[in-house]
Amino acid sequence: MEKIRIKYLCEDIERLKYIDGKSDWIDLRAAEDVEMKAGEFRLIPLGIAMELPRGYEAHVIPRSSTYKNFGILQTNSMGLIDESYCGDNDQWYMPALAMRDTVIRKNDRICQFRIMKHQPQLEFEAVDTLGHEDRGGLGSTGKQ
Ligand SMILES: O=c1ccn([C@H]2C[C@H](O)[C@@H](COP(=O)(O)OP(=O)(O)OP(=O)(O)O)O2)c(=O)[nH]1
Repeated sequence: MEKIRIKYLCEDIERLKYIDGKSDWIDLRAAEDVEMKAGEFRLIPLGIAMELPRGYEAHVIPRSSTYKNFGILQTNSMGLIDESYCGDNDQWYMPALAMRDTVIRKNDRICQFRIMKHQPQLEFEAVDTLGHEDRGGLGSTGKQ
């Protein structure tokens, strides 16, 4: 079991819950009421700051139902929360683009996260040839 120290920046949003057995992604909630017009962009506050376990980062994605329920797209596709993003005011946000006029209420579950181990340190070595056959580009295996 890993322990995560969390600071709630909004008193009246529900506390994070790890629900064993269903999915290990943890839902995140809007920390305020947000009204958006079609085409509008907002950073929606999630009301939390965290100290991630050492050697981990967090990935934030929309819930599968987010678009159906709220008509918003997460503009960075997947949010990356760095381990160094751990100050008391390092609030997590969901960058969102409204595709229709919409209202998101405080406490609505709009996205979800999990933690992931950092990848190993990388070093890049330039070569003249990689020494492998070309696989072929995007879609080269056809449609069916
Ligand atoms: O969806 C997101 C993505 C990022 N962050 C926070 C945590 C992350 O650690 C910080 C910076 O993110 P990132 O490095 O991906 O953004 P950047 O555009 O490269 O900004 P920076 O110059 O701060 O690195 O912003 C969020 O709250 N939500």
